[in-house]
Amino acid sequence: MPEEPAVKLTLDAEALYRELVRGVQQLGAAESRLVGVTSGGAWLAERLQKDLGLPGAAGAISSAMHRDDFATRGLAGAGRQTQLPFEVDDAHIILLDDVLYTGRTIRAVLNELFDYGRPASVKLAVLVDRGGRELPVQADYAAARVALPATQSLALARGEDGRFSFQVEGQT
Ligand SMILES: O=c1cc[nH]c(=O)[nH]1
Repeated sequence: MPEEPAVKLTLDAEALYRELVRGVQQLGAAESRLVGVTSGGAWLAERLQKDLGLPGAAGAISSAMHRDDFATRGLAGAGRQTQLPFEVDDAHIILLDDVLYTGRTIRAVLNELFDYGRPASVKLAVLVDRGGRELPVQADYAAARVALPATQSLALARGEDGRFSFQVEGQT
């Protein structure tokens, strides 16, 4: 039997970022606070804050304290901690993440966010929705939707020049 050709995934992160800029504007960025999930989402929020000319700094939020595997994993590889340089109570929040997959990270960061206050609303915008949800979480905006096998991992990388690319690892 002939071998199946390997599926080559080409995702242009910079092109998707430009789509995301439009999507986030449509979600009401001008009236909202941007909060990025560490680390890829925090890079997106930082850059969007600048590119959209929004005043102040974007927030960063970590899932580490509320992960459902905290008991086994602890703070290992937790990376940047939560920093929300504004009042969360009554704020309209747009959460940013690079890749939406099982929904577990979003569940965890929502718990983290509510430790800081009671926002008026929370929306979710992502660069890539890769399917595979294990919880009832959906993005309000996704610049791309792709189906990836569970053996593959996808994450955003940021170069020294600030440009984005995707890191795809694992078998196709
Ligand atoms: O809570 C979480 C978040 C991400 N991934 C997990 O397995 N659990």
